[in-house]
Amino acid sequence: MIWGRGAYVTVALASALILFWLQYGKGFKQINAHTNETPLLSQAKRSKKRHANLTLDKMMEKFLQQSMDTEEKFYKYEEQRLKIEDKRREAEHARELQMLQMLGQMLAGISSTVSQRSQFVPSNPSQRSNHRSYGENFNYNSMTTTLSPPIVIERSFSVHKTHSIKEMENIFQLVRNVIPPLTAKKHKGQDGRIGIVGGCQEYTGAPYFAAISALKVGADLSHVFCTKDAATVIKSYSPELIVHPVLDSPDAVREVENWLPRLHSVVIGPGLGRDDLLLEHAKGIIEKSKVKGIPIVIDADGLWLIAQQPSLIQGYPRAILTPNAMEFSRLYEAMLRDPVDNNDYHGCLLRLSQALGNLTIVQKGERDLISDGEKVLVCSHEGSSRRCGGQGDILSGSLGVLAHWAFLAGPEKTNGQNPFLVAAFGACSLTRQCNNQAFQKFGRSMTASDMVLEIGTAFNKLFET
Ligand SMILES: NC(=O)C1=CN([C@@H]2O[C@H](COP(=O)(O)OP(=O)(O)OC[C@H]3O[C@@H](n4cnc5c(N)ncnc54)[C@H](OP(=O)(O)O)[C@@H]3O)[C@@H](O)[C@H]2O)[C@@H](O)CC1
Ligand SMILES: Nc1ncnc2c1ncn2[C@@H]1O[C@H](COP(=O)(O)OP(=O)(O)OP(=O)(O)O)[C@@H](O)[C@H]1O
Repeated sequence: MIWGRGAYVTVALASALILFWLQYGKGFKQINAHTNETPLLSQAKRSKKRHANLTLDKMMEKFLQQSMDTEEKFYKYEEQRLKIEDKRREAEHARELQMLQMLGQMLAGISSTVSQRSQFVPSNPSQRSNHRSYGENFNYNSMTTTLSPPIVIERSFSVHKTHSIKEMENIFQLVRNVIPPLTAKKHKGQDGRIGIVGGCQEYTGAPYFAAISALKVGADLSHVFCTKDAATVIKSYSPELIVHPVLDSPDAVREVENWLPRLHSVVIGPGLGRDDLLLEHAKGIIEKSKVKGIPIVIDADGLWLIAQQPSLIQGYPRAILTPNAMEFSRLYEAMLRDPVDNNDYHGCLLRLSQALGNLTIVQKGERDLISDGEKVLVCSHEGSSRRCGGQGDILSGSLGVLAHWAFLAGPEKTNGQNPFLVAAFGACSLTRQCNNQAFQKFGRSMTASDMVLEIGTAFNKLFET
């Protein structure tokens, strides 16, 4: 389509040029012939030549005008096309929401039957839900109200599979497939508007790293929703960020909710802290985001909140959790009432994801393990031995963008794979590549800010070559 439109402009301009040539080519020839006349005739001819030059100027003017008209027509056509496309997307979104509501009502009926049966799990595997929809078929309201306290949803399969180099390269290719092309036809915002919820008096770096990473990966706009006293500090780090000092205001949830229709994904937790009021507000924002069907990445103190109230996110298929080792064991113990088995990380990850309703989980560490309860992807892309604070924030901000892109691209672009798994693999590889590059330059003195500066080249190296 894009090439077609480019060709249309080129052909239009070329046609105008050919018309111009056919119409006025003779004039050029006459002018060239006149340059060989004798001096006696030259005066008379000079005025003729001036006349010819004037005509040439006019012709040029006319030609330029024609070109500008053609270009203007093209852009008008393009604008109309984009408007139609926007309307089509809106209609599609409305249809999707309607379906969600209908199916949600059905699920609410099923859920109430399940809770009446007190955690009944059918013994026949074929009776268990094995359907992956990455979020089309849920009413998030009904899920949060009916699934508390958490129900452990058992699955009939557990794939303990690591991946060969060829398979890793295939996943890289899937990441490349979901990256939107850069074209001159898009307007600001189309490649991603990401919201980061976090940032309080103690922690201003974490939301900054997440938000700036989102921009450097390729989002167009990055919003930070933080407390009042963190806002000026975060703004002073970067003029690129849009900072809302609302998180400790009594109206915090409504203030953020007003922005949600304009956001493509939210990252909840970097630098949020554990103040009760802020956690309560984060909870409200998660609930509102679920209603809107927005992909939610939950990290850091957002995971602390989830460990206290797993039902808040359980069963929401557009959520991605990014726990480090400590955060993972908190979640695992909260959901499975058992300590993590250090001899079976894959199994624990699968069980936790399944217990949470097949959410995507990125268990960060020496090797990042990524699972949706069915598959485990392993990202062991070379990083470094340097473990400075803020690397997880870079990961969650990058994932905010990639999750949006992958979700938009859908399973067709990811070869039927869960798009969130692909996005998570992309974000982990990218973070580790940044770590590797920055470490080569700075060694032990490397910090998260040095990694942020590597995002552009790391991204190109991994995904655009
Ligand atoms: N510049 C900034 O503003 C930054 C702000 N940040 C923000 O800080 C907030 C709190 O985050 P957090 O990670 O410190 O809290 P939490 O998970 O309770 O860890 C506490 C203790 O758990 C342990 N531990 C941690 N990781 C582990 C591991 N992999 N493997 C094993 N153990 C591990 C370790 O215990 P220790 O080893 O010290 O005994 C650690 O001290 C949060 O909002 C975050 O976003 C950060 O993003 C950094 C940059
Ligand atoms: N031992 C390791 N070796 C190589 N890479 C690692 C290692 N541990 C973590 N990483 C990389 O760093 C990323 C961040 O993981 P980390 O455990 O530092 O998160 P975090 O503690 O949440 O970070 P933050 O300091 O931002 O809170 C991981 O996704 C992974 O790519």
